[in-house]
Amino acid sequence: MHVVVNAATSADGKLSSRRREQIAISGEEDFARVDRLRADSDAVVVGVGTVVADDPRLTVKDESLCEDRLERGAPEQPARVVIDSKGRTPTDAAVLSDAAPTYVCLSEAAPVDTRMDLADHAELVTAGDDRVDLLRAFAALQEQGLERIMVEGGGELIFSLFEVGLVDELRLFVGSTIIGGRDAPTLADGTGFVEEFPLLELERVERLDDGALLQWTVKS
Ligand SMILES: NC(=O)C1=CN([C@@H]2O[C@H](COP(=O)(O)OP(=O)(O)OC[C@H]3O[C@@H](n4cnc5c(N)ncnc54)[C@H](OP(=O)(O)O)[C@@H]3O)[C@@H](O)[C@H]2O)C=CC1
Ligand SMILES: Nc1nc(O)c(N)c(N[C@@H]2O[C@H](COP(=O)(O)O)[C@@H](O)[C@H]2O)n1
Repeated sequence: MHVVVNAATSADGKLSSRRREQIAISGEEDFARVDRLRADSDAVVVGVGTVVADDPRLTVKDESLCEDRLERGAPEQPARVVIDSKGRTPTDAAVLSDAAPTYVCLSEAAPVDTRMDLADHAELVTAGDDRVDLLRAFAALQEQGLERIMVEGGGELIFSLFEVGLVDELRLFVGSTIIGGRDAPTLADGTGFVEEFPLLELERVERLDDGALLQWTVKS
C-alpha cells in the first residue's frame, strides 16, 4: 500500500478558517492536479470532520480521466473512504452517493442503529474500540484491493496517520493568503508531537496558480 496525503493550506498553515467551512485555497491548476491524483488512486480518504464540514463528493471530475481509468481496467471512479468512529456520517452525505463505492470505517463504539442506516449506503469496516484503529482499517482496505491511497484531510486524521507511520508522501499546495486563528484547523492537529517528529525529504517544488506545490516523501 502507498499512502499520499494531499492538502492545501494558507501561507500560515491553515486548512480552513475557525468557522471550519470549506475554503478554496487551491486555484484552477492545483484543483486540476488534485483531480489527476484522485484519478491515479484506488481510494480517496477523509475523516468524518471533513464530511460534516464540507460535504465533499470526492469524485474525479474530469470525464476524460474517468475514461482513462476504464481503459486501464480500473473502476470509473476511485473508492471513497470515511474514517468515522461513531457513525456520524449523515446518510444524505454526498460521499454516500452512488457515484462511487464508499467504505465507512467505524469503531466498536458506533451504535447498532447507525450501522444499519449506513450499511444501506456503504461497505462498513470495523476496527478499534472507541476510535478507528487506522492500522487495522487500512489493512482491511488493502485486503479489498485498495493499494494506492490518497488522503485529503482533515488535520485530525492527517496527524493520526503520521502518528502511526502510515504516510508515505505529502503533497501540499501552499496558497498566497493568510487565514489565521488559533482554532482554525492546520495540516496536522491532534495532540501534536513533542519528540520523534516525523521527518520529510523534499522531492519537488513547483509554482502553481499563485502559490507553491511542495512534495515530500516521509523518511522511515
Ligand atoms: N484545505 C484542505 O486541503 C482541506 C481542508 N479541510 C478542512 O479541515 C476541516 C476538517 O478537519 P478536522 O476537523 O481535523 O476533521 P477530519 O476530517 O480530520 O476528521 C477528524 C475526525 O475523524 C474521526 N476519527 C476517527 N478515528 C480517528 C483517528 N484514528 N484519528 C483521527 N481522527 C479519527 C474523529 O471523529 P469521531 O471521533 O467522531 O470518529 C475525528 O474528530 C474542515 O474545516 C475542512 O474544511 C479538510 C480537508 C482538506
Ligand atoms: N486540494 C484542495 N484544495 C483546497 O483549496 C480545498 N479546499 C480542498 N478541499 C478538499 O476537497 C474536498 C472537496 O472535494 P469535492 O470537490 O467535493 O469532490 C474537501 O472536502 C477537502 O477534502 N482541497
